[in-house]
Amino acid sequence: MTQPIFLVGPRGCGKTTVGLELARVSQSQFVDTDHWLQTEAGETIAQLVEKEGWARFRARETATLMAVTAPGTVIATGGGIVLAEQNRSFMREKGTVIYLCAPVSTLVARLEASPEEGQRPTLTGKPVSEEVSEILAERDALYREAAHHVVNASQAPEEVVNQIVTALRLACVS
Ligand SMILES: Nc1ncnc2c1ncn2[C@@H]1O[C@H](COP(=O)(O)OP(=O)(O)OP(=O)(O)O)[C@@H](O)[C@H]1O
Ligand SMILES: O=C(O)C1=C[C@@H](O)[C@@H](O)[C@H](O)C1
Ligand SMILES: [Mg+2]
Repeated sequence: MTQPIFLVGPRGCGKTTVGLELARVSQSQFVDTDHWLQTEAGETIAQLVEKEGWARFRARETATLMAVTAPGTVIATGGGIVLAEQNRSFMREKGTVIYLCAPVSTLVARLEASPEEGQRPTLTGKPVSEEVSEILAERDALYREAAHHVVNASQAPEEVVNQIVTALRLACVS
């Protein structure tokens, strides 16, 4: 793998979990934009948003995406990375973009089991099930627009990785 691989999708679709496993099996580097950004800032996303607001966070996120993009790297992005057209076209041009697609019920179950509130402050102020449904309705088309491949992220992480590896191999030979 030489081109970077960008994993996109909503909160809880498994970008971080699957990205780590994909990097392991493909012997690639792994970077998570949320983790990188929080480490650089020395604060959680919840703290940054509280202090600076979402617009400043989105600017930090774009700068992070540009900074971490490198050959041979699996990049787990934040759930809202596709909101900026600049980010969507950057990812499509620089590498291969994979949308980890899962139904609302799966996303809600995962987020309720592992809320990670520091990294996932509320986006709407609504209960998780309502928020996930609303946000996915707004963003599904953007994830699809950004993606070269869409995979079923409801399966176990190893299976999701297999789907990605197969999609990348097929793209190589076609
Ligand atoms: N394929 C999977 N099968 C079962 N559980 C999963 C799967 N993928 C992720 N999970 C679980 O769901 C939770 C959220 O996963 P993860 O943090 O990887 O999502 P994410 O897409 O990176 O979210 P965010 O956009 O907030 O960074 C974790 O507890 C993780 O263990
Ligand atoms: O879906 C979103 O907009 C977000 C998802 C997380 O990965 C973080 O990037 C942040 O909490 C915003
Ligand atoms: Mg993540």
